[in-house]
Amino acid sequence: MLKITNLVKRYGSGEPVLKDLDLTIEGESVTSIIGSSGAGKSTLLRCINRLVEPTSGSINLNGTELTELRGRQLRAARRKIGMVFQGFNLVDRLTVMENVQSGRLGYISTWAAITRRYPKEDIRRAFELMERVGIAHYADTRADALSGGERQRVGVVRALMQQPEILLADEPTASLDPKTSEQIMGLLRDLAGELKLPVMINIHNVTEAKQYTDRIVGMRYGRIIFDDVPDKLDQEAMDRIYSGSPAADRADEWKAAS
Ligand SMILES: Nc1ncnc2c1ncn2[C@@H]1O[C@H](COP(=O)(O)OP(=O)(O)OP(=O)(O)O)[C@@H](O)[C@H]1O
Repeated sequence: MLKITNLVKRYGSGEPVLKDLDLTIEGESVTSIIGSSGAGKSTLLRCINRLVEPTSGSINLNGTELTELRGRQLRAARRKIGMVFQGFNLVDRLTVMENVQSGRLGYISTWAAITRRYPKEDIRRAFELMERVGIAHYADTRADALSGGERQRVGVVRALMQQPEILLADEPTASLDPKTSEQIMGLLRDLAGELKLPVMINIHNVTEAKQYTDRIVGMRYGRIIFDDVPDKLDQEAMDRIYSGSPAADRADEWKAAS
């Protein structure tokens, strides 16, 4: 279970971009995070894997308080958090297998990684996952020879090679055409069920969020203002999430405080 409590993130001395945020993610559900640009969706995801340092609050993953970890403990905890990126973040000149095995870095010795002597079990697991997502025949192909959808499948397998306890996806389909985008969303939904893995997806495409995820969390200016099943995301809720601008919210808060 991921339990976020009173999470605050402030970049420098500016206004907080996450304001006392509470969120619990359980089970093998797929949760989408929606909201206008600047609402704080990426910051939230990046606080969870500590790519961004939270200002205060608690982020607890299956009993481990992530905000308190440093050094080796932090690296170990990060392995439990799979991340899928909008731009795939593959190493173009490496093969699909090499990219996929980079998900095992931190588990295997540096020497084994440099010499590409992957443990047999890691190779077996890689092929199993690559078969599952339909890219096993590309194992020895350079990553830059693949299409966007195929590259994102590599990104998904690399994240799963970490044997994560949660999978975070930051706009995983934003660089893909509509059909491929739906395939990747379907894949993430199916894998969540098959691997009993909670998945959190930042996404701008509300239609896909409604179709492929179990729960929608709507953010507006650093706060969660909607959290329910997709059917409950009606026009009124959409207006609350997307109307106006962060600047208008700031002005409202200022008025309320004065
Ligand atoms: N490294 C940073 N330094 C300073 N401010 C930042 C930094 N990263 C993000 N911000 C600010 O934090 C706010 C939230 O940004 P964030 O990227 O989390 O929003 P988002 O909802 O993911 O937006 P988008 O949908 O456009 O990706 C924005 O005002 C942004 O300018």
